[in-house]
Amino acid sequence: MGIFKRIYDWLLSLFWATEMDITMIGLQNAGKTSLLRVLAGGEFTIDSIPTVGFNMKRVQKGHVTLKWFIVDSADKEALPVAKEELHILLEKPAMEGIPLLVLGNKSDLQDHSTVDELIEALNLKAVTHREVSCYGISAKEETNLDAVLQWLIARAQK
Ligand SMILES: Nc1nc2c(ncn2[C@@H]2O[C@H](COP(=O)(O)OP(=O)(O)OP(=O)(O)O)[C@@H](O)[C@H]2O)c(=O)[nH]1
Ligand SMILES: [Mg+2]
Repeated sequence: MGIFKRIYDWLLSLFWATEMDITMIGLQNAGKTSLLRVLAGGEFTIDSIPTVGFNMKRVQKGHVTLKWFIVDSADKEALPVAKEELHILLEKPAMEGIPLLVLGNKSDLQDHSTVDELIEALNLKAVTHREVSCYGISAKEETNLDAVLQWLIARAQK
């Protein structure tokens, strides 16, 4: 087993062993179910069934509250809607000061937005009074998921 795979597996086990309260939010088709499935050790599947009713996924594992907001970085038409939804969400009193991780999923697709383009399209520079990070990932290729796990674990242990 390669060193990177070993570090990733170690981060995964640390992630599942760490208590944290994460809310995963994203528009339809962004890849929430796929990402959760991959993090839970399952296989990526191309034709996953849309999750009806629950567009908010709550992985409740303790007391630290974090948010991750997932967007399909290859679906540029959806970005204005994602931006609206995100900023509506951030205005809620319950969201005050809570660290936010924005994930541009599907970075394996040709036409995906870069992180800089996502920051621009989602107007992340306007977000103040909280920590915001934005990563490009692919649930399919398992790209950059180690960075996601590190971000979550680091904040959960504060
Ligand atoms: N190419 C590519 N496709 C992906 C990736 N992640 C998810 N998909 C595909 O995108 C589609 C939607 O993924 P889901 O995980 O069902 O998305 P969701 O956010 O759970 O969607 P809803 O439950 O309908 O809100 C599926 O066909 C996935 O196979 C990725 O990283 N790359
Ligand atoms: Mg789903």
